[in-house]
Amino acid sequence: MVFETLLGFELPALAIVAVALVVILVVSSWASPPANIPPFPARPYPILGHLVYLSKDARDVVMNWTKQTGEIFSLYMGTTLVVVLSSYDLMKDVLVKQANIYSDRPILGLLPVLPRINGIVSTSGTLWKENRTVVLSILRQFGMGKNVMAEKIEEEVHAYLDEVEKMDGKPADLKDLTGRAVSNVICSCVLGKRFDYNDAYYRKFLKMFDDSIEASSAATLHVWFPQVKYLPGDFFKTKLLLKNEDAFDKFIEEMIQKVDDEDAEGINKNSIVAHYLKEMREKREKGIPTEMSEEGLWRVITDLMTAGTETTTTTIRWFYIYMIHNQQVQRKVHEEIDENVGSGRNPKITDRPRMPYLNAAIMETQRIASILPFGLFHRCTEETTLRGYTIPKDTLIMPHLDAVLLSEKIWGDPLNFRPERFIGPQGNLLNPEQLAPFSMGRRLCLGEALAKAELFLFLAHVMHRYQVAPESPDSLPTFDSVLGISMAPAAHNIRLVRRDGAMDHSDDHDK
Ligand code: HEM
Repeated sequence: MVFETLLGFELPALAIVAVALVVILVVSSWASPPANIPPFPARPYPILGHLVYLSKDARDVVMNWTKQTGEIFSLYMGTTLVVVLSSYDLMKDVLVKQANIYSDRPILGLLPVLPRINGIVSTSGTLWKENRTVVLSILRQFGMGKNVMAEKIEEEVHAYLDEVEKMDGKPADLKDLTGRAVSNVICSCVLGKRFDYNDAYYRKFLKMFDDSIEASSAATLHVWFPQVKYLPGDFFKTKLLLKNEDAFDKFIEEMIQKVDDEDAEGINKNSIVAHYLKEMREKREKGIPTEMSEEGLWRVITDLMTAGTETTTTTIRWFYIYMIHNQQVQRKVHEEIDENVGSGRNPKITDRPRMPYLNAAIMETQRIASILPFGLFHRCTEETTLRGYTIPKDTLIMPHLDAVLLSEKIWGDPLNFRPERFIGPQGNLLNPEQLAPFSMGRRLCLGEALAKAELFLFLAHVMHRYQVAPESPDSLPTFDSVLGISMAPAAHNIRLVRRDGAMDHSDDHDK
């Protein structure tokens, strides 16, 4: 591989490589930008472009640029041109109305050298379409009739509550426990089974998953400067990333094999793995052209784990923080649950339409926390014009979701936590289309329905049974965030304190 070959270089040769890279970067950054592209909000620096401005408080910086420059502007991330979409109308025009040219993903950083990128998140074209369609249709089947999806989530919620109960109202950081529960829901959908939280195999899996995410975060420089992969040593974590990807893939392969073997006895028929393999084999047998493959399935699974675990966990954690800071909202949520569920049974997915206020509080958390402030990048597949500007082919498109979810024009008081904004005059739930934490268009989050069901069931159960309280009355959690896959709350402790009269779920799991 390229990396190993480079390791064998003598120092002068390395110096030549390094100098050559710098020269290439300088020359490419001096080339004048394409004509008539959207304006820059600030002058780009050589080589680093606008990354210099974004190294600190990127979220505030981009929001200020939106206020100064308007709904569309250009940035250079390193030497890569990115066009930022900073209003709801523009995002809709681009991602929905012109979806045919704005729905591909860019191939950034290390993606070209990764062994497999044939899943969903980073794929484009017919392979993306086929994988997405298959997984969506499986998830839809899970959500219909008997609602297998809700059953899987409820099973997990009970295991989660059993662990919370053991904490006995004492302060704890719920990050790991919530993450374990949420990723178990994905395991349950993907593999057809959940794991005990102490299962050694599951712990190993989570550890590898965390290592893989950590290595990707450590290797972010590759996104804008893929050239660093040619440098010797592993200062930019290239080799670590590839090693972890490889190990994780092997692990997933083993897991699939296990599920496939067990499924011969029909054990895991309600799993994405079983459905995917069945569909793939049927297509092959019938001679229907397909790009589905066993290896593609590994990547689909990794994509679902990556996209579905931290996002939902982070939203649940923000909800707890907002409940602590907004006691009157918490009181109303409790009242609504008491009225509609009472103390004689557990909440159910069918309670969802009867609980507009809890739904509104969840929606308001998704809006104000705006956990993916910059969305995911899209790629423009042909030269086109937008708002009178030229958008060159292959330009990266950044849906600036913060500009929608925190827009003064749309929400009036975007920085206030006010679930009432989603409650209509008759007490009904309003569903404004501008509430777009899952983005929009053809790349709309594939896990939206699953995430919404999870958020409702986890939070309805927790709120049914507990009061969300700070570690101590004078130590409220802050709104500080850390950037991982999403904007997650900084480490903090809270207490989940048993409400008077709340029923004991552990004795009554299937009521
Ligand atoms: C609160 C939780 C979640 C939020 C806020 C969220 C948000 C998003 C956003 C903003 C995108 C990018 C859409 C675009 O490119 O324009 C996305 C993509 C995606 N999400 Fe989610 N997501 C959540 C949960 C989930 C879950 C639970 C799953 C797994 C089942 C999931 C799977 C995916 C996948 C596979 C994609 C890529 C779709 C594609 O490229 O076609 N997400 N999500």
